[in-house]
Amino acid sequence: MNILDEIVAHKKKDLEERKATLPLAELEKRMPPLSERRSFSRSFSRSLKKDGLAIIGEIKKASPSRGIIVPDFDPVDLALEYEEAGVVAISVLTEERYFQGSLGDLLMVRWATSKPLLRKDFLFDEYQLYEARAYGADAILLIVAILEERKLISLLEKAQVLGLDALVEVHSRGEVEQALSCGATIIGINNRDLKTFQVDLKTTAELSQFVPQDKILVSESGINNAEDVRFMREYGVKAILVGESLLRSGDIKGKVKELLGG
Ligand SMILES: O=C(O)c1ccccc1NCC(=O)[C@H](O)[C@H](O)COP(=O)(O)O
Repeated sequence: MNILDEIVAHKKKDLEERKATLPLAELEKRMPPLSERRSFSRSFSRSLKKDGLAIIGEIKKASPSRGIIVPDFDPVDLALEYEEAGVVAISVLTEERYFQGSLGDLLMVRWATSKPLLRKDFLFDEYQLYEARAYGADAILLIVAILEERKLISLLEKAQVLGLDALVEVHSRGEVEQALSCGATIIGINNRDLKTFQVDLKTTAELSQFVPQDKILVSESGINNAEDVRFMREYGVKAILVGESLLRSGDIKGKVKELLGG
């Protein structure tokens, strides 16, 4: 079993326990009003359309491929640093076992910042979208590799009903085609193969040609320096999702400036 299958299998088991502890009807009562979610400043998709290249800063303590990334992890401090650095949106890892994140982290970050927030996790069930809304997300990640076509369509529809934008993640031409045929408007090309952990920025170069210009193109993973960012600009990328290189820099504001070319 590859790591992606392992994570999803674990999440499926965990989700059944969550649903038993907090039934959907109870979870719904915790959801903030839709009017709040739809405010201009909290729109994930609008934030990505700003002039120039946008940076989504990621908050994650650890990852399966990289181990512990931030030993003295404080999601609120990181959110404030990201805000000061001028990122347009923040991605919060909420997966518990492999990334050491939580929905509690998402909620704390929600209280700390009014930036649009992406719930970064392995989502395959409507219940998880309700969780995302209840804990303050404005957008969710949907990974094509773990979703059948009908499921992707239904989750995209549910996200719209709940007022959540969806970043639809792909890693091959077939997945780009599937994302587009299911109605995705924000396409995230992940440079990391989630089954082998191999990172190759050329994935964005190869797949970007299949993403129509009216879609918002995001490149994710392995973006470490200004040269990487220049490379992304050549391929029509509108936003980059960056975690490790910002988190390990010790100076998020300085690193964002460096990535954007000084
Ligand atoms: O990063 C991993 O090890 C990983 C393993 C399995 C599934 C997903 C994984 N990572 C999620 C991501 O894609 C990254 O957190 C995100 O794109 C940021 O990447 P980076 O800038 O390289 O930290």
